[in-house]
Amino acid sequence: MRDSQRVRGMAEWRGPGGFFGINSRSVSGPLCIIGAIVGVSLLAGNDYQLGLMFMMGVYFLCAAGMNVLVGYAGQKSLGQAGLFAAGAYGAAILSTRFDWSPVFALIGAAVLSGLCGALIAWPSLRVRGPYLAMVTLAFGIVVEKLVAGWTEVFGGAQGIYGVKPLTLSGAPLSGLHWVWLVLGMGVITYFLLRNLLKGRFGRAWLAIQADEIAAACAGINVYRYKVLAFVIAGICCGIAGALVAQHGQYINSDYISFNLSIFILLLVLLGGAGSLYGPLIGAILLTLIDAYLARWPSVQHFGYGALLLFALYVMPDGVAGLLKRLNGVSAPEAGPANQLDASKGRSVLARTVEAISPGGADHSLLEVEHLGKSFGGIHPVQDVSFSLRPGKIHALIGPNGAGKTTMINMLSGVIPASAGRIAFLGDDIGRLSSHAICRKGIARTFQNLRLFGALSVQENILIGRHCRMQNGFFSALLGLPSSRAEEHQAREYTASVLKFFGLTALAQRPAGSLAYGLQRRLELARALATEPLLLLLDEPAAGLNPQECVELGDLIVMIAGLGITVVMVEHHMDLVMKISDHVIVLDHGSKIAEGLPAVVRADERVIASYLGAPAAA
Ligand SMILES: Nc1ncnc2c1ncn2[C@@H]1O[C@H](COP(=O)(O)OP(=O)(O)OP(=O)(O)O)[C@@H](O)[C@H]1O
Repeated sequence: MRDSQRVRGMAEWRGPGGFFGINSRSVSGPLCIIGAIVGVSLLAGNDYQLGLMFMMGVYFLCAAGMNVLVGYAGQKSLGQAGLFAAGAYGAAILSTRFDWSPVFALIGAAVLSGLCGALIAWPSLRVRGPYLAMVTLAFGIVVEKLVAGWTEVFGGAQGIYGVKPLTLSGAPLSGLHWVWLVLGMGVITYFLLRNLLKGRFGRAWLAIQADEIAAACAGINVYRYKVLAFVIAGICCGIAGALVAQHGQYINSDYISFNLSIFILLLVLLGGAGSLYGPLIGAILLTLIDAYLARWPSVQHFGYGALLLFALYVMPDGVAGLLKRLNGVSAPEAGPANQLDASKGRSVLARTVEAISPGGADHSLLEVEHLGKSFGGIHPVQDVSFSLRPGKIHALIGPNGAGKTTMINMLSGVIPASAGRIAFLGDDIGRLSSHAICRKGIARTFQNLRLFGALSVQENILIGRHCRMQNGFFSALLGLPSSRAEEHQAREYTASVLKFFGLTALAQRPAGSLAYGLQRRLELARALATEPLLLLLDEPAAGLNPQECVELGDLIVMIAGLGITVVMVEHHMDLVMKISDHVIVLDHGSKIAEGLPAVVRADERVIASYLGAPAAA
């Protein structure tokens, strides 16, 4: 998916609307399409045309679920035929062997395929990109072989006959009823997913797609969200499969093939991955193309392969992206960045910090005891201990390769320590993951910027609010008032942070399009939006010009003035000596000195290993 499209997709949010998050502007497009399909279905003259419309609805369900997984969460999946099969065979077996009613068989099939989704999500913790695609592909192939070869259970090529269809007043649904049923399910699916994708869940998936480490450090439970995306894709594909089995009252292994996985992927990519309309466009277009190409089975799969390549190379935004471009939708104009304006956002930020900051200045906020890290035979940090006083600016300095970033990575949970203990407010956080550490109140920035470059400035900061938002999955899915109120509050808080950092005029710009100095500022803003008690800054002045360095120093002092403790890894000694209250010096992984800046500057070991002797007058 192209960056600009994602940004625009997220920027479409228009504030609190009507019941269940539905407002007139947001429903007009889908309602037009639904009205057109209802109209056509009423005019449809024969079973073939009704069958085509039924398949459009079925493919839309598949595509809508896969869009969450592929378009938003960015997980490469090629196992969707397996999920479809889980639903189809689940419904078939439950209704024929266990005599379940069609409705319960449909629900059972959805649960089963959701579980299969969770199963294939498991490897996504360890493998990414093409490797994940291989794992999901293997799942699809295993299911394909299973349903074809285990004839006692799945019937092989003969299939399973007598699948109970859904009924109306005791009679099986007519062709028109099936169309209206899938249409109704499609509409419900669209609005439920829309609620989810427009709020913190959608942002979390986009953040994971952009950068998993940055997402975790912004408080997102990456694994949980990946599993959720796979389960949603599984349920949607499973319901689609179950409907096909119930509609035809039959399912066999011919349905379940690698081609089906590619076809479902194509629905998303051609329609427009990461777009709310994309799956609908993909379903309509590809059902018609599929029906047309069915006359020439020998070129059918060739046609899909060619379309897939076309979608990937020529139209990466899909048809939805193309339509938006033709409509002239572009990124909004932005004014210049403002100077930092503490008066604007300070009251909100300070109040929050006071509310969550326990203890007084005498307490130690963080205790590091005999901390060590080994990468095989390399020991970047060895037996380091120090403690941090709240509300102070602490600098962590030392020569290249001294272990400073490794220390920050351990404090923020990016890598586990090999030895020692980290206590934050008295709790051992050494075994916690990054998102849990962020939730506890430790935020960080990165030596090499890790912004979500395709998302807007505002969305980047909203992602920082993620860990302070409480609304659950079902409340977000249903667009309940509590969830919408919380989203509204998050946006208000974000507006305060934007003002504090002088970024209001740039709120809708893609983060990646900002000047380098502003990107550094934005990363700091995102970290501050998590309401940290401790802020870890890894070389915040790297790449800044002298004027920006001065501004950064003022900003850090301002942040510390809010009561937030700062640890700053930095090579700019002027900045360190000017604003730090306490300096810790590492060399070859060991602490060689700590204390007040003036004391450290005069320390002979520090002079010898890092600072060097001052030039003679
Ligand atoms: N994942 C890793 N595997 C192996 N060695 C690593 C790994 N990460 C860091 N190191 C090594 O650990 C040592 C310390 O690296 P680290 O990045 O912490 O240093 P630093 O003090 O931050 O340096 P700089 O100021 O240049 O950023 C280096 O020798 C580095 O090569």
